[in-house]
Amino acid sequence: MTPAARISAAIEVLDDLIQRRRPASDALKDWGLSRRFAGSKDRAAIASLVYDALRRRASSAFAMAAETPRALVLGMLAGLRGLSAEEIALLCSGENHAPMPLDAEEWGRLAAFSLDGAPDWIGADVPEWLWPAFAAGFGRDAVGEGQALAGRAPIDIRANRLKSSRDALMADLSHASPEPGAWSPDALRFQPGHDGRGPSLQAEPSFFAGGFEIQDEGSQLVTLLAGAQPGQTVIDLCAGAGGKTLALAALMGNQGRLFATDLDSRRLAPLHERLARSGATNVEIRIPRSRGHEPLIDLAGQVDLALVDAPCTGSGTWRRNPDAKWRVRPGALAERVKDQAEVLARAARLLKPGGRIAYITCSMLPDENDEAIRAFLARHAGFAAVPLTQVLASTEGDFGLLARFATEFGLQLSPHRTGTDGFYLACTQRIA
Ligand SMILES: C[S@@+](CC[C@H](N)C(=O)[O-])C[C@H]1O[C@@H](n2cnc3c(N)ncnc32)[C@H](O)[C@@H]1O
Repeated sequence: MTPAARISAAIEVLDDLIQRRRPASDALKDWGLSRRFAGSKDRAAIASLVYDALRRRASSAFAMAAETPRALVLGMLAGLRGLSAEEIALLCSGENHAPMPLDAEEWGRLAAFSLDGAPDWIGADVPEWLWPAFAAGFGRDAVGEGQALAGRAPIDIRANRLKSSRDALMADLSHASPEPGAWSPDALRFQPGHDGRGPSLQAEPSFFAGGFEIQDEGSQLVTLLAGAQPGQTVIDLCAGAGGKTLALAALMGNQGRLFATDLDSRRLAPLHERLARSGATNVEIRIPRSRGHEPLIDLAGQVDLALVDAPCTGSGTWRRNPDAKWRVRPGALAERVKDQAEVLARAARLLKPGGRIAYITCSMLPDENDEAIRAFLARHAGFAAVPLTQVLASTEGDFGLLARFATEFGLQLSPHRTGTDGFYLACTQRIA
C-alpha cells in the first residue's frame, strides 16, 4: 500500500471505531481480516496512524474545526507528525486509494494549525469531564502534563538481574540502539521510529532466554522504591500478568517468599510461563477460589510488604493506550476508588506489625492517589504514612532528585516530569 492509501485506511478504521464505539484494537483487527492484501508493515503503519490520531483527538478537532475521522487524521499529520499543508495536500490526491483532495478550509486550517483560544482540556488532549480531576494534581503544569501524555512512548525493558544485566543487554541489543534509563538501574530505552514503531524486542534470543522483560521505566522505579528485601515475606495483591511480581522476585534475588494473586484469576495465567522464563523460584501463585475468598489468609500477620498495584483509570498510560483516554466513562473513577479502598483494606489485614503497604497506581488523578491514601489512613488508625524522603533514602542508589516530585503522601511520576509513564507510589506502615 502507498503511504496515501494507508492514510485512507486509517480514516476508515477511525470511522468504524467512533461510529460503533468499539476499541481501536478490534476495529484494526477487523479491518485487517477483511483486507488480506495488506501486509504486516501496512497494518502496523495504519495502527500507528490511528493511535496517533487518538492521542491528539481533541486538539486536532479544534484546529480543524471538525471532529470527523478525516479531520482527526489530517490534523494529527500536521499537529503531531509535523507535516506541512503542502505535504499533506500531496498525499491527498484522490487517486489510487488516496484521500480526496483538501478543500480550501482544510488547507487554511492545516497551514495555520492553531490552538489559539482553545480551552485547557483541549490544549492538553484530556477528556473535558476529567479535566478538573486531572488538573487538580498539577496546577499550572497541567496542560504540559496532558500534552506529554498525548505524545508517543518509548519502549523500555527491565534487565532481569536473575539472568542478565543492563550492561550485558546494552551490548547484546546494540543493533537496536538502546540508551540507559535515566532512573532505574535496570532500564534500557528504545525510541520509536518516525512511524511510531519500535524494535521487535520480543523476537530477541535474550528475551526468550529470560534476560529481560518489557516494562516501562516508571513501573520499574515504583517497584524498586517499594523496598522489597531478600528474605522477606512479600505479597503482590494485584499481580495481573505479573509485571511487578517478576521485578520483585529479581530484586529479592529469589530469597524469601513472594506470593502473587489477583481478584481475576484469568489475568494471572500468563504469569506461569513468564516465571519459568525469568528464573524466579521464590514465587507462589495463589488463585482466589470464589468471590470473597482470601487466598492469602494463612499469611495473616506474617507479611513484611504488601504491594498493591491497584486497579485505576490508567490515565498514566495514555501515551501507550490513547484509546482508553476517550473510552473512560464518568463513573469509572468512583468505581476504581471503591476498588482501591477494598484492596488496601485487604492488605492491611495481612501485614505484620511494622509491615508496609506500597500503594501504586498508573494514574495521574489525585482522587485515586493521595486521596486514596488519605481515606485509608482515616479508616486505619494503626497505620502511618512513610515520608517519601525516607523511602528514597532507604533505597540503594541515588534517588534524592525524585523528592521534587513529592505529593502530600507519595511520589508522582509522569512523562512530563520523569519521561516515564504516569505512576504514583505511597508507602504506609503498620505501627500498631
Ligand atoms: C494495574 S493492574 C495490575 C498490573 C500488574 N501488577 C502488573 O504489573 O503487570 C490491577 C489488577 O488489579 C486487579 N484487581 C482489581 N480489583 C482487585 C481487588 N479488589 N483485589 C485484588 N486485585 C484486584 C485487576 O484484576 C488487575 O489485574
